[in-house]
Amino acid sequence: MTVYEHLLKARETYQAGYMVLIDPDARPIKETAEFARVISRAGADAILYGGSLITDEGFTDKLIALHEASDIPVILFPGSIGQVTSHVDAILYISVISGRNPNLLIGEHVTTAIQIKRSGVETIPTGYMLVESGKVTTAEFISGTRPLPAHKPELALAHALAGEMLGFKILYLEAGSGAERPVPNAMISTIKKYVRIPVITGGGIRTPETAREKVLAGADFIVTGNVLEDSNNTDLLEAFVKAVHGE
Ligand SMILES: CC(C)=CCC/C(C)=C/CC/C(C)=C/CC/C(C)=C/COP(=O)(O)OP(=O)(O)O
Ligand SMILES: O=P(O)(O)OC[C@@H](O)CO
Ligand SMILES: [Mg+2]
Repeated sequence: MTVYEHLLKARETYQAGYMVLIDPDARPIKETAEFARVISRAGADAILYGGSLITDEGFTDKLIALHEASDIPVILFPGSIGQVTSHVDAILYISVISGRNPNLLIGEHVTTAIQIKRSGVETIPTGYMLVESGKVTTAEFISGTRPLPAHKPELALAHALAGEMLGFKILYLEAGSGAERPVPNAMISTIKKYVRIPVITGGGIRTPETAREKVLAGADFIVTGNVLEDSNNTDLLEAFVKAVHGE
């Protein structure tokens, strides 16, 4: 089964799937591996690994260790092409379709396409849409793009439809890591009314209740990052799994 099929299966089995983003800079190697073990045992559906800005030299060593420790797929969520690696089960092959930066729409992909093809790693074509969420986020600043206005669901819908028509297999509605406000429910529900490909949303989701709201608005996958970064809070992880899966 491909990782994409695994995600679709999670989506069929539950109301929505739950993924946890591991920041490559957040913990030392042993703790990173232990965190991956805790995440997979809590019942999450996949682990995302990556960041907008990496400052730690242990990027690959940590990835190898956490991959070994995890029973669920590990998916690269690259903040830059320097993070492209074959030590993952799949790569979110992101094109930043909310922006007009040609490098993040197609340029970086051309640069890495042959390397990725040779490695044989699965790619999941992902239409990545940054949404305005209060303060400027790292992803917004680093990508050098303007996010979609949060109060314009129809503008977001036009981007989502264009992404679907271009053949992306999944959309990522991103408020940005640590966002003040997550992607609005109205934007998610408007997109889900017309778009058939699955929708991931993340950024600024700090409670299981908020995650649940996004699922009820129609999100197919929920991502959390920062809220679990400070401790291996198994209770909170399990509460997120429950709220997202709808059990
Ligand atoms: C698929 C390939 C090869 C390239 C695609 C083109 C690229 C690199 C797009 C990157 C777009 C981008 C900025 C994505 C964000 C990635 C990410 C993992 C963000 C996670 O959060 P951080 O912004 O690191 O949050 P913190 O500041 O909380 O650490
Ligand atoms: O760290 P948080 O705010 O949970 O965001 C996670 C993810 O959507 C960032 O790409
Ligand atoms: Mg980071």
